[in-house]
Amino acid sequence: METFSERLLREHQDAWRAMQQHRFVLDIEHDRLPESVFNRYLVFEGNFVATAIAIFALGVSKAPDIRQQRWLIGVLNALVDTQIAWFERVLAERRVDPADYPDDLPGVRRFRDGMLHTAQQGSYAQIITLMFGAEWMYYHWCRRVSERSQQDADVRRWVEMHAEEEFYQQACWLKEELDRCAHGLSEAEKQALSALYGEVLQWEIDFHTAAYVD
Ligand SMILES: Cc1ncc(CO)c(N)n1
Repeated sequence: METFSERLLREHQDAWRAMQQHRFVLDIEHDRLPESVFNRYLVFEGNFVATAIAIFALGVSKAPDIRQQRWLIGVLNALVDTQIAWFERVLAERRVDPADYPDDLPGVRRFRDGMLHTAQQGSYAQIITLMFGAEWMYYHWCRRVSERSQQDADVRRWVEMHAEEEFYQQACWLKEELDRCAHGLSEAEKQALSALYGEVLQWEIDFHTAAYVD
């Protein structure tokens, strides 16, 4: 039988494909991503880590029991320690100062505000849908692209970080947790989560487009 997460993937195949074939993804796959685009992306992405911390913290506070809280706190720890430190080091080494970049481009703002406001106002199941939408998609393109080579060591590491077993396990946890959450929901609630999942994919597409100035 089709699981709920499989249903979401099926219902939003077009947006999924558009993201897996996004210009940003293909540029990394073919090792032709302009340095200026990656630097810009790193600034937007580094800012989003702070938002991701807030979203996962809201997940901790809305989680049904300690089992979920324990896992989500592990994710939070990795974001607060490892991820933040990685951005600080890489931005400094690349001499990228976030103050030199816009912080309110429509594509970046819509992604950030859409994710954050949903997490603030929404249910635990909505938060899991947001993070499943972001991570399952990200793992899949990074996994594919990691089969190729990237000359820039920071681009390479970025891809590897999201193709590694640890990130895969995190994405799988979200997928299984979403399926578990869906068990107790009505068809109308499931349709609302599916619509939210479709929005997340579209926000992601626009966020990645914002790395290009044209
Ligand atoms: C924009 C974006 N989407 C998804 C992920 C996966 O966590 C990420 N790091 N950044």
